[in-house]
Amino acid sequence: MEHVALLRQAPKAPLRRLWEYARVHWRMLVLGGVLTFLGGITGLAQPLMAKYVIDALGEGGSVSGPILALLAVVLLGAVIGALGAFVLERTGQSVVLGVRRNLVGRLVRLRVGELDRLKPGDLVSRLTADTTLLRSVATSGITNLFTSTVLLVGAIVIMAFLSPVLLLITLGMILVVGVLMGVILPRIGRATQAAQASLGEMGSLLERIFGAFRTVKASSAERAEIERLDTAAVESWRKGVAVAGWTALSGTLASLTVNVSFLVVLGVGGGMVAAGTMNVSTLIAFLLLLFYLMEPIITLVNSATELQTGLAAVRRIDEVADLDQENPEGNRTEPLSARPAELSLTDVTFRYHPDLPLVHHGVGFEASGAGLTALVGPSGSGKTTVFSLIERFYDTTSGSVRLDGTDVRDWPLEALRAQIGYVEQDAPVLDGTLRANLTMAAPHATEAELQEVVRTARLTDLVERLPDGLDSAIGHRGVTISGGERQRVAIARALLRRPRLLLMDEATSQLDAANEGALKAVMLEAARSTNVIVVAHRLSTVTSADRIVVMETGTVRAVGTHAELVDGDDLYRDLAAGQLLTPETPETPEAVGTTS
Ligand SMILES: Nc1ncnc2c1ncn2[C@@H]1O[C@H](COP(=O)(O)OP(=O)(O)OP(=O)(O)O)[C@@H](O)[C@H]1O
Repeated sequence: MEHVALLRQAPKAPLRRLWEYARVHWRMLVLGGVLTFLGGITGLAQPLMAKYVIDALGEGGSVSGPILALLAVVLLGAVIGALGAFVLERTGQSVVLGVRRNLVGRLVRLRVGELDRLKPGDLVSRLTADTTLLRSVATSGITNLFTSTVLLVGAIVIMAFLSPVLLLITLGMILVVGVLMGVILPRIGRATQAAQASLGEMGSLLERIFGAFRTVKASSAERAEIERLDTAAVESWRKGVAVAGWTALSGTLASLTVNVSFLVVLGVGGGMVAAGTMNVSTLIAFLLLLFYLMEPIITLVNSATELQTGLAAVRRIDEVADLDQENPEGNRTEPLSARPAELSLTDVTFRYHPDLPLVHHGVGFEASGAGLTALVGPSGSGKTTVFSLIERFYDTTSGSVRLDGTDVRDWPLEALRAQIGYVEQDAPVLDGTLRANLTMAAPHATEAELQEVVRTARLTDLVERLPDGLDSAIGHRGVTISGGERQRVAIARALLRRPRLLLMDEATSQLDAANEGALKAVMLEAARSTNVIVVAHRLSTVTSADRIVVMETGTVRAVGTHAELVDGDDLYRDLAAGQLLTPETPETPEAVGTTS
């Protein structure tokens, strides 16, 4: 079974962490515990009240008074018990809510690099399935553990007064339970964690399938994918059965131990009574106490077992807490300017992960003020990575990326990204309305600004065609829009941010001539007033650029205009001859496969 390698370091004291989650609600926990306890006490009072009723019957007196009193106690007990259960359950839900809020904040603020190596489906299961496991453990589990321990200690103290010898025997038996539980509980914890990991794996597998649903179907890969899912489901079942086995064993051991202690105490105590070293009444009291102990011990064992489930969940939740988060702070405090941004990269080296080779080997170029800069180069030369470094999705390994002369690491992250509009290569749209898709980067944009970007990004036709205009749903549950439209929605979204630097990763797939012309017009229009950098895959884009940066295997090979580079750079000449995008360039077969 493949598991997600999430752990950066061993999680710290999950029990303490569980208590931290629950501690915030300690007042409600105490209230719930006390109410449940009182509900139980009224249960004890009922036999006594029944005795009074029967006595009153025997004496020929009126039974209505005692019966009414009994009814009142029964009702009171039921109400208090129900209230206690509700308070504990509500507190459990509150604990889960607190943990989920915390987790959501962490998940959404994860560094991009962390998400590269994780499986989103597994992360989702941590937020949904694992947090659910905490519900009862963090409340009734903790209160039961507490009350049973108090009862156990109380009984032991009384036993010590009655007979130290019999107490030693009892403690010996409790020790045996303790040791056995010490062996069993970690196994329950591990099995639960593995079962939850298998659930996470199922989530990841489903996400993988849904992410490439058409490809899976077109490849007739359903059967193989179902088998993978089934393997994960069976693994989860296997671990669940193991938990059931260990839990049954621990419950049986607990009651068996109390029963065996009862027999041993009876034997030894009986001997002591026969020898005259103990009163019969002391022995009877001791045995009664032993029976009384049965319940707290079993509850204690059950709670400890249940706790293992919660701790397994805490470990999985904590693994997310240990992941790298983005740090929104920065040192830059100067007011922001409205001018087009000044961008410079100096000697940038970068690798995606310490175990991977360098992607950039000293990239450097400048692009300042309004205008169009095109990044070109063979596929894999590191063009998109340049954008990722400017947006600070990743930090450089060495060298610097500066915006307005300030290293991007010194910018407060939100302020940095507020300067930039970013259009990704596959320009994803989010599930929701077209309006929500456009305004997500600029929630305070006015209707007039919205209409303006719709016009600029040549989206007017699309808006008119959609059933509810801007308020039509697009994405998964709405209208599916074409690749070219997606690209223009992404551009409109980026423009609405009024960026001082616009980063555009051109789609590598062919757009039709009308779409391509529309995109180019939008780009040139934007370049008149802002700094636009585009990863260019089309000749029409580069010929319009003020500056072209030619990249090759993680370095900048040449910088210049189209005319200069056609004259002076072999690679650029080849790329241009191949129209940059290769599939339609039969006349330059050598370029095929080197560009994307
Ligand atoms: N998230 C990532 N983790 C690890 N390696 C990556 C990651 N993204 C890109 N790479 C690698 O970094 C190198 C540069 O990728 P990049 O996407 O920057 O190239 P590109 O020039 O934009 O290519 P293309 O023109 O095909 O889009 C490639 O070898 C790629 O496999």
